[in-house]
Amino acid sequence: MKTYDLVIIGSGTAAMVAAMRTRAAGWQVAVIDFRPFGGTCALRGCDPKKMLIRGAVTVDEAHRMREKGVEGALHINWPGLMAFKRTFTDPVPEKQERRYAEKEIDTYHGQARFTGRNTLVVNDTHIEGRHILIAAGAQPIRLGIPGEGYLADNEDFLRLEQLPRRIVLVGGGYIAAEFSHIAARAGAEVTILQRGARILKQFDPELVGWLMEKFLEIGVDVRTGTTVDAIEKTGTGFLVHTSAENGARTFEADLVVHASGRAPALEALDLDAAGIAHEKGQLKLNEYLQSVSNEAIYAAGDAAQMGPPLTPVSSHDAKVVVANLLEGNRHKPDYRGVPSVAFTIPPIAAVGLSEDQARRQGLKFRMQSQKASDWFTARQAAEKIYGFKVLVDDATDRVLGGHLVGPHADEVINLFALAIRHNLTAEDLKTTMFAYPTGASDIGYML
Ligand SMILES: Cc1cc2nc3c(=O)[nH]c(=O)nc-3n(C[C@H](O)[C@H](O)[C@H](O)COP(=O)(O)OP(=O)(O)OC[C@H]3O[C@@H](n4cnc5c(N)ncnc54)[C@H](O)[C@@H]3O)c2cc1C
Ligand SMILES: NC(=O)c1ccc[n+]([C@@H]2O[C@H](COP(=O)([O-])OP(=O)(O)OC[C@H]3O[C@@H](n4cnc5c(N)ncnc54)[C@H](O)[C@@H]3O)[C@@H](O)[C@H]2O)c1
Repeated sequence: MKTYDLVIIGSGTAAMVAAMRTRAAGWQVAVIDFRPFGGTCALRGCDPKKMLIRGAVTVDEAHRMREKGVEGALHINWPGLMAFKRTFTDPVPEKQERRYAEKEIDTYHGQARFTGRNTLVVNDTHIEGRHILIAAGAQPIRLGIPGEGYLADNEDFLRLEQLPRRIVLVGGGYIAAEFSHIAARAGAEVTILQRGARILKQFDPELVGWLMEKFLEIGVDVRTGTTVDAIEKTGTGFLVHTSAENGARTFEADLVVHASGRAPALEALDLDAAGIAHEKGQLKLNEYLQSVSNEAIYAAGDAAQMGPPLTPVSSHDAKVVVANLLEGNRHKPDYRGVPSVAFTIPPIAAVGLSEDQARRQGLKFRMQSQKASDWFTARQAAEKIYGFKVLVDDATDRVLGGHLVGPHADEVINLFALAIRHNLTAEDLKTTMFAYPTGASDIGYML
């Protein structure tokens, strides 16, 4: 049996960071994945999605500038946009494997399954790790409804060669918001079926309310308070059966997409064989991202779900785990000021505390919030949706939370993240000179 200092399950963001850093310290390292190497973000998530959004943004921009000096209708050629996406995604697995090979990190292809406290089997090969890092990511949650198997997932959507005419998204979070904007701008009829009272519940409700105008404008049919009970296959497509307060309803679709949340991908691992404690589909970890019941085991990223399931968090977790492996358990993850963006058109963004969280914590703060459609940033982009909510602590003048919707929200949110993570005050931000006219040059007026 081959023995390593560190065996990593998964080949995504967390895995790459952990593998490179431990190898640089002279450790013998192995990385395992049953899918092509690269992980969710690069192959099935953030990056391919952003390539498709670029096409949708271009069409949206041309649409907004109509009768403002820009003429002619643009449209998306779906196979062409997909080919553009593949120029990024196709080379990823080979590039990653080459990087691992160059560093003499061993790679294994197959499902990893524990056979003992620090041993695994991949296909028929048994390997041992002085330490093992679970960086197995997340997978769509099971809905437990009839016809669930007909659901397409994010991977299926992001590699569609033809765009179906009628698309139903089950759930109303990040994936539904982003995929609906892509598909609607590419010409599909899109319906979002969300069980909760509103969509994008990770973002400020008022700002989401302003953004809803855009869903309406591009023809996305958003049904809140609607639970999907079953999916039925017909000769030509699918029937999506739902229930809501005002009764049952059926939606016809050519494609039904899972957008109902993701949970750690732990089922295939046989955690019990290694004595790794878990509860309700979550690993039980201590503050050092180590298993509470097996000290050889650590976890990071979406598999750990100690912080929000986002790429920068996976990378941060991996750095924390490596520091603990190399220096002993001294480092804890720090999730203050993790920014998050839903890449709708325009985007919506958040960092730090929401208004509700700040109130529940009993903090004394001042808040500025405004729909700012008449500000220059909105007008030069011919975009009506622009607004913000910023929370500043009364006692310290520190920024507690930043919430933005509209042009440049996805970039400007990073300045609020910088302020929160490094304890900058509102005065610090106000007295910074930002280039004009940019999204950032509005910050002084938001505080
Ligand atoms: C559609 C979509 C869009 C997203 N967009 C964004 C975004 O814009 N910004 C952002 O910050 N985050 C985004 N995310 C979230 C982000 O992709 C994840 O948080 C991040 O990729 C998680 O990285 P990870 O290293 O923890 O796991 P992953 O990158 O998921 O890697 C885990 C790997 O482990 C493998 N694996 C699982 N089980 C086993 C096993 N038993 N044996 C061997 N291998 C196994 C899997 O095949 C997978 O490749 C998005 C997610 C999705 C689904
Ligand atoms: N831009 C980004 O950062 C980005 C983009 C996409 C995905 N992601 C990550 O991927 C994860 C998964 O995304 P997601 O959009 O699937 O999940 P999500 O958690 O953002 O949203 C899921 C939504 O589906 C609803 N829902 C659950 N079951 C339902 C049902 N049976 N019927 C109707 N609605 C139902 C929930 O109430 C929830 O609002 C996110 O948590 C996020 O961390 C991030």
